[in-house]
Amino acid sequence: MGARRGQDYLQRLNAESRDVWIDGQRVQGSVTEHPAFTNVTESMAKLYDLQFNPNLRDMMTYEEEGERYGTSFMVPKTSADLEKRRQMHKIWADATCGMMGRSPDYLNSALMAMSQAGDYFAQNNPMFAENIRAYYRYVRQHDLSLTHTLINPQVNRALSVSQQSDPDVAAHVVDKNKDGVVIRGARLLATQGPITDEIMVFPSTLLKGTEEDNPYSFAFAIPNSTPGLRYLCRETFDYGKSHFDHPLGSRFEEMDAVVVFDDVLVPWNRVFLLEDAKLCNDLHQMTGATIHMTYQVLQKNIAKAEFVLGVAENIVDAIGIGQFQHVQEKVSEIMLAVETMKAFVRSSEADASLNRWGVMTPKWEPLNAARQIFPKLYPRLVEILQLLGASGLMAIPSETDMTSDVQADIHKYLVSRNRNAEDRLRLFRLAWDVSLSAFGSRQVLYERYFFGDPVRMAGAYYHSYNKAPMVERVQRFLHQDDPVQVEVASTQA
Ligand SMILES: Cc1cc2nc3c(=O)[nH]c(=O)nc-3n(C[C@H](O)[C@H](O)[C@H](O)COP(=O)(O)OP(=O)(O)OC[C@H]3O[C@@H](n4cnc5c(N)ncnc54)[C@H](O)[C@@H]3O)c2cc1C
Ligand SMILES: O=C(O)Cc1ccc(O)c(O)c1
Repeated sequence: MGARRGQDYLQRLNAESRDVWIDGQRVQGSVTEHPAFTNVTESMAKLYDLQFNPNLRDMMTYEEEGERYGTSFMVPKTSADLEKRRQMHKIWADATCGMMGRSPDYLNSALMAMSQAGDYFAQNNPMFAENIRAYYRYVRQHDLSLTHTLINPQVNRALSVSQQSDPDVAAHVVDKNKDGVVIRGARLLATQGPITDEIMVFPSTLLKGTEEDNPYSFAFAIPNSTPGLRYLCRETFDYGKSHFDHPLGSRFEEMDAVVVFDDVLVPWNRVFLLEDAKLCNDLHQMTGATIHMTYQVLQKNIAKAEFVLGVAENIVDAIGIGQFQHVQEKVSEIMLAVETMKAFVRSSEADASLNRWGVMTPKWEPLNAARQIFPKLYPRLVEILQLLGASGLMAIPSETDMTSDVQADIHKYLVSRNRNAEDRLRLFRLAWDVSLSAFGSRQVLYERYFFGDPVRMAGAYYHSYNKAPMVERVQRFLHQDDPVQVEVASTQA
């Protein structure tokens, strides 16, 4: 089949039942018809449709052996391939204002990278190499959407997963039989879980296990319709309001869900790593998956920061605050975030090379730096919107007020310098949805945490960064009579 249309995505969701719980009830019928999911599934469908837009088709898809597939499955072999992947990521990210981190290309990128690293999985079991390759081909062939879950429940972080008082809480292996592996316990968190086709239950990219954690160490993927697999959703932040009232939440509300495995049977052909904490620890890094995911993440970051910049400058224009220096400085901060992200991408591409699996791979160091910085930048961008919008962010009656008995008040008092009341309301409701609504607050939490705890990410960054040349350079400076000579020599080297 190859690249699919939105209609195909929706039909597949409609055809498969899944165990999704929200607000005390199991979703009956298709998730596409539940108010928490209708709008976001429509948005996902629109992303798939972009693959058939005549102006974008060459960018969004590629051809292999007579079939057209989504570009996020394309194994990049050249810099041009990488550029094509980058453009595809940006098109999807722009389509969602950067507000859907889990557009399908995020996890497709991880799977693409892993599929080329069969030997890594073979170290655990020769069969696992073919399993990951076959899974990649299957997901690509049907253009499936994936979610993933990597983190054990937050019961007691002072203890490792195997030391928890109830060893049955975190997802773990309880049986292995001729049909597969049986998993019991829970994981968090699966963004988009209820509205994707399959779930990858993979090791953390960051948290390292020991041999005792082997029963909790695995990589596998199963359909979301698998018996015993259950999603426990938070409340939805799509409140069923119009696009006017809730411009982002009514379109891009990605659900987050706890995942429960109630003795779920994972068939052997879907197991990629099993009970080997060491191989699990290094999986994402050694296969290049983290790099290709981060490459996607940066396009989302650019799209998101550009969108916030547009919102900020519209506010500046609407209420006439552009002449104030501190306002210029604040908007400039957003511009710097955009340019910083772009520069990291450019730098990663300039130094791209084939990795050990023959995949053209952007340079990791700039991408890693970018993923350390953005969780700090994004909350500030949102703060800037609050500081610029001020009370205007609360002077936002709803769409229905515009046609109610108080419509005269609204059309008189809620105009801005160069906008009528309706246009001002549209703008400020958007700024509210980025910076203050439940949807907007979740975006901030998402950026802070989705790639892992920033504190431990910083620790890993500290340890992995090659600081030795700088330390030695200072040592030389301290012990030379004529440090200028040393500098010239080190520059030439
Ligand atoms: C909106 C959102 C979407 C997400 N989507 C997904 C998803 O799709 N798939 C997925 O797998 N995960 C997802 N996550 C989970 C994400 O990976 C985790 O939030 C992240 O890894 C941090 O883990 P935690 O939330 O369990 O925090 P914890 O590890 O419990 O940390 C809580 C606090 O304790 C501190 N702390 C805990 N342990 C230590 C330690 N050893 N040393 C120092 N400080 C420590 C942390 O710094 C932090 O301040 C999502 C998270 C969010 C917020
Ligand atoms: O690996 C971890 O520890 C955290 C992590 C990484 C990538 C993700 O997409 C994610 O949701 C969570």
